[in-house]
Amino acid sequence: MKTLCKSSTKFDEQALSLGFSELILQENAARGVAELVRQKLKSGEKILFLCGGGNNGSDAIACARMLSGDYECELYFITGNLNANAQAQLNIALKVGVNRVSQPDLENIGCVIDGMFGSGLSRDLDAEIILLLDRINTHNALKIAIDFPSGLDGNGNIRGACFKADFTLSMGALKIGLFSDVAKDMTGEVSLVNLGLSDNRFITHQEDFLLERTDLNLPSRTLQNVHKGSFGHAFVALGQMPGAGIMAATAALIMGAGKVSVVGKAENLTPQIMQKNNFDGADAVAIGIGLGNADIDISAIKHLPCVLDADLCYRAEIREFLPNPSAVFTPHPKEFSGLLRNLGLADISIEEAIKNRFELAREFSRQTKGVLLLKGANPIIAYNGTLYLCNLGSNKLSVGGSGDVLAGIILGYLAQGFSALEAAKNAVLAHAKSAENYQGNDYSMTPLDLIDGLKYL
Ligand SMILES: NC(=O)C1=CN([C@@H]2O[C@H](COP(=O)(O)OP(=O)(O)OC[C@H]3O[C@@H](n4cnc5c(N)ncnc54)[C@H](OP(=O)(O)O)[C@@H]3O)[C@@H](O)[C@H]2O)[C@@H](O)CC1
Ligand SMILES: Nc1ncnc2c1ncn2[C@@H]1O[C@H](COP(=O)(O)OP(=O)(O)O)[C@@H](O)[C@H]1O
Ligand SMILES: [K+]
Repeated sequence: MKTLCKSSTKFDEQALSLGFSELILQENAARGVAELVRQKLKSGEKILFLCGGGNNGSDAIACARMLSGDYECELYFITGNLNANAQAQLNIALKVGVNRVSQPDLENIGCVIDGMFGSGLSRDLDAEIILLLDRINTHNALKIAIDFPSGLDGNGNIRGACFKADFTLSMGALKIGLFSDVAKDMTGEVSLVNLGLSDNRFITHQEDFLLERTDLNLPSRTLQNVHKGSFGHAFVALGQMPGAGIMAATAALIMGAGKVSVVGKAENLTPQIMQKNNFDGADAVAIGIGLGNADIDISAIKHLPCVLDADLCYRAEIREFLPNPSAVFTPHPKEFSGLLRNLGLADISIEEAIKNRFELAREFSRQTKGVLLLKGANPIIAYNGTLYLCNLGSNKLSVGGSGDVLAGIILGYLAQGFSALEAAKNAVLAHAKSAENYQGNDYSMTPLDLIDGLKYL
């Protein structure tokens, strides 16, 4: 896992208190950008630096000075109002031959470096900058954002428009705002630039995390003297759309649950899944998948490890599961907005829920004591106020039923005794990896392909 910070304030404060000057930090930041440019761009090419008047602009100006001589560097300022650092950097840059231009000329540009706004973005962009971004974003030059693509704020929301980067270099610490759903189409590849201090020097235990491929912990079968009962009995409650529940049940089985049963009406049930009238013997249950308005009796299962999904988010019965530290709630944003209202935690629209997802997810996990897995392009797992994000999934997963498969994977882990948090983290990673391994076209993956891929992780 990589550590994510809400902002780099703590890093900046720590570095400055140790005696670093802002100019030293900027020198390191600029060097990180310059190194990437040298890897990606032939020398001699023309680079346009878009500069704001704050420290994000200062980083860009320092970078132009470093590359000047090997590349043709032009600075374009979106403001005449420069802070002292930016002015000092500009004075040096001009002396070494960097050009300052009064209009951004995109002809023959090989690369655009975005140093307009970083962590200091405090309001929506104005019309002039939005127009500039429209022109730049459709240009085929290499695009590199310094710290944040301009227009993306620290909460991961777009303030009117946003620079569409191929690469974003996060300065000093990886910031959580770079991993929102909307950020995924704006940041390009995100990497961290070390500003002269290791992460461990300033990161505290209160931070959030970005999951990595190596965090995937598959259910392992090490002992030989075992039987099906050793791997748990998973149950899925079926509803008005039983196919959805059957897909979840199949995913749970393939993910290693020893036995899988469904409760509810199902025609053409696959022979590997058992049909039951009640939840007797369940080690873990999934409920809500394809439920609709079907009747459910949860009295016997509300204290079990469980996945609470889909339509259950809108129904009164979900309240009876609280508090249950072994519960994994798996809403998509619309269901999340409904769930917040249903549990009396917040009465907000889907848009508001999306906008404030990080803090709402954190608070939800504190209030319910369970695990939240808020689905999206970059799903968020929240437990006990800590967030775990995953940016490894892809748009192949945007197909009806992929959430049902995810619920089934979580169920498979829960049945085998994994904690709710471990089940959610591993399930998100297994889901993403199965999609990543899929060999067909982006548009053709079905939930059944996704389930099949679980066999080969
Ligand atoms: N601190 C350090 O030690 C280090 C900092 N580093 C770098 O500095 C960056 C942070 O620098 P920063 O704090 O100066 O803010 P920054 O992002 O340049 O923007 C502020 C300017 O933007 C303006 N402005 C804001 N919103 C606007 C809008 N919508 N439309 C128009 N204008 C708007 C705002 O104007 P004002 O609100 O004052 O009118 C102000 O002039 C950080 O991301 C990283 O790159 C590291 O690399 C090295 C260590
Ligand atoms: N563009 C995307 N990038 C990454 N993951 C995605 C994307 N679109 C959907 N997903 C994932 O696919 C699943 C969709 O779940 P959901 O919306 O509940 O679908 P359904 O109810 O049809 O099964 C979630 O796990 C979500 O995170
Ligand atoms: K920027």
